[in-house]
This record gives sequence, structure tokens and C-alpha cells, in this order.
Amino acid sequence: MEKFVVSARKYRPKGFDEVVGQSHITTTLKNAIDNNQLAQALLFCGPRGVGKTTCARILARMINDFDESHDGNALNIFELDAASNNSVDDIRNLIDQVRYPPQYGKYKVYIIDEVHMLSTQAFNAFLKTLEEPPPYAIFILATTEKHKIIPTILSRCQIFDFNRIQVNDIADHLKQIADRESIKYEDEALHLISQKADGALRDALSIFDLIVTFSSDRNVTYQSTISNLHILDYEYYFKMVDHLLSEDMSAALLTFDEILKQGFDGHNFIVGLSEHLRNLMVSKDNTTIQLMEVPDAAKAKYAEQANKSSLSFLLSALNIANKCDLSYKGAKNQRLHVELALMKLAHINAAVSMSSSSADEVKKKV
Ligand SMILES: Nc1ncnc2c1ncn2[C@@H]1O[C@H](COP(=O)(O)OP(=O)(O)OP(=O)(O)O)[C@@H](O)[C@H]1O
Repeated sequence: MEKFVVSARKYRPKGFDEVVGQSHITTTLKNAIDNNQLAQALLFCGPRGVGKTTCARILARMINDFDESHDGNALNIFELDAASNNSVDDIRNLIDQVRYPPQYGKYKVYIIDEVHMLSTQAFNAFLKTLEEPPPYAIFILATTEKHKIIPTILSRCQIFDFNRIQVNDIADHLKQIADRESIKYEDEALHLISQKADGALRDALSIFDLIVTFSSDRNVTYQSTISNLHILDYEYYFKMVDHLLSEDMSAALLTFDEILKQGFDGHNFIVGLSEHLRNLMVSKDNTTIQLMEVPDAAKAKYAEQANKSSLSFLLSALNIANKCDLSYKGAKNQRLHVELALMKLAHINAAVSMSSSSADEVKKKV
């Protein structure tokens, strides 16, 4: 049987042009290498799973003129995880290693991951080497928490800020992988996985692998994705907004009850409803429609519901949902807290029509 390799490893980019969503970094690094202006100490900052280690490896391969067949060990790359090796002795070991020039290739590249975890003593022991490294040594310090890096280190490094990756870019990447692996998929499913990954491509790939393994016919459907990730079907939000628009408070409360009975949390529901309302709001205007973060297949459905909702309804609804979200944690009876919000939401249109009819009456009297 062929050994299963997780997608995050199998599809680790081999060149800068395969790196998704970090062109500001890959272009600068490429230019720095081409123009011989690469600093010896680089700091890669940014969230987890967005390509920091990947870029460090590509860089090591390029500056050593190695081809793609070189694996991690042969790249003259030395990786230290500072989260678990943060003592001054760990850094001294590393400094000892740095003294020896590379046996082959031109550069030795040291990647120190989660560098903010180094102890103060370890940081201090490292400073001198960082300031005057031997000409063949390049240090790449990576961190998810830039604010914890002391200024003396910051000032000695060229800093690169990695982005969280956009939902659409992640979804496109997943599509390419699915096609190459002959895995079938629904757009909505890949979109949801990309959203859930919260900007981290590695997380998206792990979720994707999990859902493929779960499905018997290598088909990533919307239904298998929501049940695996325990996400509320977005149909519920459409249904709920329909009830609110038609001022059907009982149906709104019963739908909420159905959602709770399926084991979903009231807070997640109110956050999801807010996102849904926000998508309706931005889809009302041609200039903001691009801000709608929904799969292409669902856009027509949003446009249809947006057409039925007035701008003032959406504004008031967003306000109520947002207030409910903010005060949810402190509420003693959280179910009632959401129910109360739903009651208010189901009365927005009534309140609007009442105020306009009373305005009409005032006009008549005048
Ligand atoms: N920008 C990206 N483009 C393409 N693939 C990516 C990107 N970011 C992450 N990946 C995928 O995720 C895997 C892990 O990424 P990588 O180890 O580079 O992340 P990282 O930012 O160093 O994370 P950490 O901070 O957790 O170490 C890669 O092997 C690759 O498959």
C-alpha cells in the first residue's frame, strides 16, 4: 500500500512562485538574493501555518544553488524549536555549530522557530553571534508574537511580516490540490474549510485531509464538511432571516430551538447570524459586493434575500445581533438572551411600519 503523506507536506511549495498570498515577501526575498543584498539575520513574523518555514527552506535552497530534489536535511538547514529548547545551553550548542563552515553549499541557514520563547539569558547569549555572524551563516528567526521580541534583537534583523491568507486564495489552493488528487468537491465545502482555517493554509490542508479520509467516495461535499466541522448549515440563517422579515416571531423561536437541539451553541449562532446579515448588507451595493465572503454558488441566494430586506432593516438587525453578541458572555440566562434578541429582530419591520404610519397620521392631522 502506498504510504499516505499529509497534504501539507506533499504540497509544501518548492519555489517562491508556488507560495500563496505572500508575494510582498517572496518578491523582496527574490530581489535581495538576485542583487546580493540578503541580510544575515531575518525575522519572519506572522500567524502559524502561513509559510514562514516554507519560505525559509526555499531561501536556503536558492542561496545554496540546490535543486528541488534536495530534502530538508541536505539543505544545510538547521532548525531549532525555541518553544522546547529555550535555555542558554541550547543556544550555546547552536553557537558552537555555527563556528563550522558548511561541508557543501555556500551557506548554513539556521531557523529558530518561536524565537520569542527564548529565555532572557539565551537571548543575550545569542546577541553577539547575531551581530557578527560568520559570512556563511544566515539566521531566520520566526515568531507568531513579534511584540515579545526584545528591541535589541528587532534592531539587528530585517523584518518580514507574513499575512494571514485570504479565504479565496486558500479555496483556490485547495481546488488545485483536489484536482491533482482526483478528489471531487463542492465549492461551498472548500469555501467553508478555508473560512474555518482562519488564514492558516496548513490548518486548511489538515481539515481537507480529514474530510477526504472521512468520505468513502473521495468527495468533499458541503454536507460532509458541516457535519465533520460541526458547523450550522447556512440554510438556517436564510430561514431565520425570512422569519424575521415576515415578523414571524414564533417561527424564529422554534427555529432557534431546533438549532439548540442539534447541539449548536447560542453564541455561535448569533455570531453566524451577524455574519449572514453583514453579507446581505454588503451585497446590496455594487461597490461593496466584493466584500461578501461567500462561495460563488451561493451569491445568487444572498442577492435574492438582500433584495427582500430593506437597508434600515439590515442596519437595525445588525445592531441588535451585535449587542446580543457583546453581552452574551455576561448573560445569566443565555438562551433567553438570544431569544430576546430574536423577539426584537422579529419586530423591526413592524416598528418601522408603525412609525411610518404614525408619521402619516401626524401628516393627516396637520
Ligand atoms: N503561503 C503558503 N503557500 C502555500 N502553502 C503554504 C503556505 N503556508 C503554508 N502552507 C502549507 O502549510 C504547510 C506548513 O507551512 P509552514 O510550516 O511554512 O508554516 P509556518 O508559517 O512556518 O507555521 P509555524 O509558525 O506553525 O511554524 C506547508 O508545508 C504548506 O503545505
